Amino acid sequence: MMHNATLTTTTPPSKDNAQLSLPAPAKLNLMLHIVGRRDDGYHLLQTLFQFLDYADTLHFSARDDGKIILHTPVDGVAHDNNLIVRAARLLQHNSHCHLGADIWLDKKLPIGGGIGGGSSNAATTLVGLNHLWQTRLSLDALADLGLTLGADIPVFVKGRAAFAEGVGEKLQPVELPESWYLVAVPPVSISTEKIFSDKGLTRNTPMTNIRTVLKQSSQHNDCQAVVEKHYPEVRNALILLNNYVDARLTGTGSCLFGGFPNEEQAAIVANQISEKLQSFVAKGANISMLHRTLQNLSEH
Ligand SMILES: C[C@](O)(CO)[C@H](O)COP(=O)(O)OP(=O)(O)OC[C@H]1O[C@@H](n2ccc(N)nc2=O)[C@H](O)[C@@H]1O
Ligand SMILES: Nc1ncnc2c1ncn2[C@@H]1O[C@H](COP(=O)(O)OP(=O)(O)OP(=O)(O)O)[C@@H](O)[C@H]1O
Repeated sequence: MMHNATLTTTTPPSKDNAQLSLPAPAKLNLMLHIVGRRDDGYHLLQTLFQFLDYADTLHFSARDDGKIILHTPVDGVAHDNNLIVRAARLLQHNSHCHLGADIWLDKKLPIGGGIGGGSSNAATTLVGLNHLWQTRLSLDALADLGLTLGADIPVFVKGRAAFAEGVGEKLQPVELPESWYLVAVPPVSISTEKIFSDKGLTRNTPMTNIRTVLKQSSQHNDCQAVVEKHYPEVRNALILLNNYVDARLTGTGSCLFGGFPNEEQAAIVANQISEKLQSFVAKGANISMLHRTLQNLSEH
């Protein structure tokens, strides 16, 4: 018994014995219109979010000493600036929780890719630690907290495909076809701020509504022209992909996507472009992997 107790207290925390592991999935912006600008410079959007079954994984264990420690560094991001750490501290502060956390990240989503990796990591941290710490905040409260860190975080917290307005936080859930997507990853990381501050960005697309958007057979992203102007890698990737599928930018890029009726057809194109362009194939999801995993946890 003594031996076991000693082992338990001296074994360093590791992701292999983490108390909770959860996915942080990617999103696509199936269309993105910029319809105006707020006084603080943030852009008013109309966008259709769908999740992908393609995800980072986060591992969490609670700590008694209140410290938040992310054991996996993200290239170019200081520990305390990482959205995972910032989200954990925000929840800790707002819920007056005395517990801390050890956190590990298995990174799969490209950074600066427009598929929301950082935002999704933050959302999974809010939802995951709320579960582990039993802080019992509602999803609405967690989404409001997330919005203070980034415009894309609420949709990941809520976990439902949605038509979004405002800066991306006014969400109406939608049921979309769950197509297979080929997602190309051009070899550039794009700063969202750089694209949103470009003078040439279209900012006056006429307002539409969810019914019109869902009826339209072709969609567009207002950020695409500016991204193509700054990044020849993205423009060339689009030209290549458009030989096979109607391809479009997600978010502020750099990733591009095209829809397919099944996995095989998407994989064939992925294979055909593989020497020129990195890509992955993933299924669209109206309920995010995070929320499907939580549902399974609560059932078992
Ligand atoms: C492009 C999208 O990914 C579409 O889903 C999002 O609008 C971006 O969301 P995000 O990465 O969470 O963005 P934030 O971290 O909140 O903001 C990054 C920068 O993008 C600009 N920004 C962001 C969202 C928005 N609706 N208008 C903006 O002008 C702001 O200059 C901000 O400084
Ligand atoms: N855990 C994290 N993972 C990735 N990036 C992070 C993380 N924490 C902070 N960041 C910062 O956030 C920036 C945006 O990263 P992210 O990969 O989410 O971009 P993105 O996919 O273009 O996001 P979005 O579509 O939400 O604009 C990165 O350049 C990085 O500096």
